[in-house]
Amino acid sequence: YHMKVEEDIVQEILNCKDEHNIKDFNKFEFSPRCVPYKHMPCYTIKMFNDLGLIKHWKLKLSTLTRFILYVKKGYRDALYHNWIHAFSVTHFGYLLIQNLNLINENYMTHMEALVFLVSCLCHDIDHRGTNNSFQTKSSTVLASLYSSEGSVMERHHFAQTMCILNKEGCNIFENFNSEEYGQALDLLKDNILATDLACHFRMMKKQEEMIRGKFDNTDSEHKRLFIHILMTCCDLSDQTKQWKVSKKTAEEIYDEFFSQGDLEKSMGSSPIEMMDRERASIPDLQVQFITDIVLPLFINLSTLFPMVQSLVDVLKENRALWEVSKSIFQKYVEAGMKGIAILL
Ligand SMILES: Cc1nc2ccc(C(=O)NCC(C)C)cc2n2c(-c3cc(OC(C)(C)C)ccc3Cl)nnc12
Ligand SMILES: [Mg+2]
Ligand SMILES: [Zn+2]
Repeated sequence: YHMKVEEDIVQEILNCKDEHNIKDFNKFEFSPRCVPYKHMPCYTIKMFNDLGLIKHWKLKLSTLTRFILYVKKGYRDALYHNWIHAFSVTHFGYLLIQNLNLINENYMTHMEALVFLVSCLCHDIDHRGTNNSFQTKSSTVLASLYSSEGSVMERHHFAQTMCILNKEGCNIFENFNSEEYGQALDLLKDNILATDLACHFRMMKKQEEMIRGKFDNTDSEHKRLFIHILMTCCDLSDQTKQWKVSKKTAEEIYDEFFSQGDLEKSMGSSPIEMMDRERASIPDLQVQFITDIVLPLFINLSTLFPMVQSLVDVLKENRALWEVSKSIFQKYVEAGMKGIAILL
């Protein structure tokens, strides 16, 4: 028995064009976190539809709807790694394909575009709000399953996605021939595993070299590296939005990190500074993260697509604002009002 897609949900999806008068939905400035929570499934369908993927692959609306609703259900209400994060990552993937014209400029085939969007939607499914090193350190069930190969959480996110595809009435790749089907699953796995931070570090060097050279879209290695860059950009995309959005997201992330730190303390082990609410300075950590990880990535992308320069500029503005709050935090600490400074 599968989740019967209520006709009214399908109906709402069909006419969710601008019924909620959300304008600029397809602009880089738009923050997907402003979409009302209950409309996120129908705006997810809108993204697939706007990119011409429903038409091109003759996707059945009821299958796609059922799939999306099961994916939404597959996310836990973690402080950051929840369905809203998945929706916002997917929205940025939609913005990239549409605004950089990736399909028509032959940076992506229709197959790569469809699987890319599905990868964004599913890339953190069933996340528990704890990172890979926590799984291994605490010998969780997931660690026993996957720690020998690494990327513990990401392998679980992929496995969960496969479970949903195998549910009755949820297989959105049902019309693919066996060759396309195999290709889609290989791409899906590769894309989701690419969202492991450790994997990203390993690839940064090769990505730089590829971007510096000439991007060759007939070279499968170049294509893979390119899509990995896009996956990580989507995962970090909240940082390219206006200050109040990027600041709120960072605070959600540290809420989740500090909860993991509290959990580690209660288990008798001491958390790393980034996860220790007594020691971490969010402004310092954010300046470092934007400098070391977020900016290099978007600067790489901007060398291929000049339009991305405006996102690099926003990243630099947001980093400057963390610098400001850093100095304010510093003054309070120096004034011996650390307690109050933490409340800021
Ligand atoms: C605003 C923002 N600050 C962050 C600060 C620190 C870290 C962190 O894990 N530091 C560990 C050291 C070893 C580097 C992550 C942060 N972060 C992420 C994020 C990215 C992830 O992986 C990719 C996408 C591959 C980079 C995976 C998980 C997360 Cl939460 N998303 N937004 C953020
Ligand atoms: Mg992840
Ligand atoms: Zn994520």
